[in-house]
Amino acid sequence: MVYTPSKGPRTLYDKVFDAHVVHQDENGSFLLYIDRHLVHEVTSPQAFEGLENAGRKVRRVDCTLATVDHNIPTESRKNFKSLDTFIKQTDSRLQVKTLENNVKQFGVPYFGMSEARQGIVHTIGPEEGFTLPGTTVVCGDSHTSTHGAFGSLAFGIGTSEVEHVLATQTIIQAKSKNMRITVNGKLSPGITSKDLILYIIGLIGTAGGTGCVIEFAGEAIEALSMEARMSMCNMAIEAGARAGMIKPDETTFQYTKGRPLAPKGTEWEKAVAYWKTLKTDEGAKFDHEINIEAVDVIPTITWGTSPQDALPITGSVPDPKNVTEPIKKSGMERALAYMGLEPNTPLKSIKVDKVFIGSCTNGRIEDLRSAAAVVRGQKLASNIKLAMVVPGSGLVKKQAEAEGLDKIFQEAGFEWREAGCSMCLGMNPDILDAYERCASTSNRNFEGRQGALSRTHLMSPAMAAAAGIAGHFVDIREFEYKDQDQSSPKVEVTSEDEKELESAAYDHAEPVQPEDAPQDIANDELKDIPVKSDDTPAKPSSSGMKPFLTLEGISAPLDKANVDTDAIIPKQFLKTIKRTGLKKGLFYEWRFRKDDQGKDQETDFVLNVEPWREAEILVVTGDNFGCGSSREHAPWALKDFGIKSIIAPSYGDIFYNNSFKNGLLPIRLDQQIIIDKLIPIANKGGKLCVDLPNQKILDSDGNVLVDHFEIEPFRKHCLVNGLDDIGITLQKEEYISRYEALRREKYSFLEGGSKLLKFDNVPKRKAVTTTFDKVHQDW
Ligand SMILES: CC(C)[C@H](C(=O)O)[C@@H](O)C(=O)O
Ligand code: SF4
Repeated sequence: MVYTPSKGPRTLYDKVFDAHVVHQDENGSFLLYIDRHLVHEVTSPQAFEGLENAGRKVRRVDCTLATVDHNIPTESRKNFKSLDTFIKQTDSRLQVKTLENNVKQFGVPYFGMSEARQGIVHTIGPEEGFTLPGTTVVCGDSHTSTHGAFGSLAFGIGTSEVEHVLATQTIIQAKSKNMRITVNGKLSPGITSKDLILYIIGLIGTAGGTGCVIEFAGEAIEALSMEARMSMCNMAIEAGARAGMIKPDETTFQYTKGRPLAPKGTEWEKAVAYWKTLKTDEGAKFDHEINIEAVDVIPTITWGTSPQDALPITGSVPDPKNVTEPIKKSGMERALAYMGLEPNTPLKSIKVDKVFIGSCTNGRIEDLRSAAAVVRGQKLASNIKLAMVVPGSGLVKKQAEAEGLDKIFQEAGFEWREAGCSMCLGMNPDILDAYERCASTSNRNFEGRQGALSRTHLMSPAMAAAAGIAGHFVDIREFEYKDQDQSSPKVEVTSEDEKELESAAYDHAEPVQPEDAPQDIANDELKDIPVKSDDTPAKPSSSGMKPFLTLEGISAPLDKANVDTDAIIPKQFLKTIKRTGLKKGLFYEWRFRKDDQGKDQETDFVLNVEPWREAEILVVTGDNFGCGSSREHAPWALKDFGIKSIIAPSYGDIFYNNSFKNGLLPIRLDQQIIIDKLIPIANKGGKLCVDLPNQKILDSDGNVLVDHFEIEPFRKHCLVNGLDDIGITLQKEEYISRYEALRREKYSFLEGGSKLLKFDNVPKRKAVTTTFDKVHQDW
């Protein structure tokens, strides 16, 4: 069906979305073209395996860029010789080597460990100019929302979708709702975008943006640097949003200009003219509008185990006694026990064990500069066991060293590391020990996030640095900088890379006027292309999906809200290159406790108890099940355990998507209906019957409990028929090729992509296809 974009005023999101529609199905789902696909080692092995098994290739290697970040040690690479000697953890090494093999086999441009430009996937995309305004950007990683800072539509996807994008360069999407958060006025001195985004999440909650793309707007947002905008959009996912976006402006263009993959010469002018049209039209309709006064934001930190547990630093740990709502109250009690905190303790008095400055939220040069300004001339407090600074990329590290920031940190007692995800999620050797408390600039404070039983408090780089110096949390506005006149360091750009970027700036061509700017690819131009019938039987899914019709099974109750995917399957289980074998890891921290010998002992968690051990349906009372990380390991683990359907009031977007790709049915149902009708049965371990074709839920006697649940028609169609998305999309091949031809003409500045990168170590394409098993043997 030909999609006709609205003729009326449109939002920034509407415009970028419309410009990428390749096809719209009768049932309302869209096929979107993907301009930029970032790949890392954790979420790609199974996707490449699927490609290989189906004999498919990567459709657009020029639109794809891979790197390693999650698993790699951050210790000095001075003695780096090979992955075999450098990465000691066997499963981490396997994932990294699997990626290396895949990029060679499929010819994907790759920044490996011996490349100076390697880094966290969300740092290198913008840094290289791979991320460009107005593009669609995806990655098997929830923090892909970072790239929305450029006015691109950027979101995290699961591994099945990674495979889909690799094979087709498109993704199947539903249109999200539009939300605008306007921040009026100016932020007060010392207040950063991290404080602002924590404040916002504290206000709207981790489910506040569910189903929406958030546009951040207003004076305070426009005044932010690109780095700060990236931190904001990075954490849009923590507000439950599909994506965060900020309209591109002069700040965006200045940041982008001259980057290795940014368009040059007349192409740059053509691009800028187009990018200038990417702003919300006057009168465009938002489904939700939120207004914030910048002056209300003060330094903000988290106290609990969800990013929404954010408070002003002047506050105290909350008291569950003041909460009446039962799910909220028990959640708060659990968080306090986990965090080892007493109600009403002033936040500033809480002592810290470790400090982590880094991650895709706050590992950029501006972040390191603000932390270094705090640390300059000071020493770590004696109670700090470890403080580490981990630059987001090799280039950030080089730049910081050129400015002498490494020295400032080291003199104060901080460790200066190599680029990577590091302690943000501890898939590498950088982890917290049990009960250690960390002042962290990362984005997630979930239980076990930085190590089993670890305690994470999120904050800005300056606040984390100050906590290291004081030994406890500090209000940065009261912090005494040693070198007052240097507290906001003036930075001379000296590094070779920055010079290289400057000199790469093109010679100016005649500017193109906005009216000459390329318009959206008109969908009329995609008319009259034959599409093979959608009913052609497609191949079974590469994830082995069987048709889902009716399911009668034991139901298990779960009385929790905001169950994140880190809790569903903790990080240590992500190091697999397979989709199976994850049963043990499901809700691991809740299902197991270590005994004195360090052996796992089962807890009395519901899924460890008869008859729920055999449960096939999980009935959840709280909102936002599966929020957080994009790990498809979450539905894989549920499936491995035997769960085939989940019933909850609401879900994290990516988890919801990922479930369908694996034949797992997530049903959204009103919370009161769940509590009144389903929970009494689940509490007894009774059976429920989910009838997907008729969209009903019955009890085991055939009585109808829910006579209608909602499900998008396309998803139902795929589940009921066990269809392979990729097969369905490839039936639209002619639409995709035609879109690509139009794109080459209208958005010619997007051509070339990652193929234009210069590598220190050029990946050589392998002549012979190697299977994973063969690769294993080679190692
Ligand atoms: C490993 C990856 C799936 C995950 C994500 O999607 O966010 C990770 O980056 C994280 O931060 O938890
Ligand atoms: S959130 Fe942490 S683990 Fe995830 S990509 Fe960013 S730095 Fe890496």
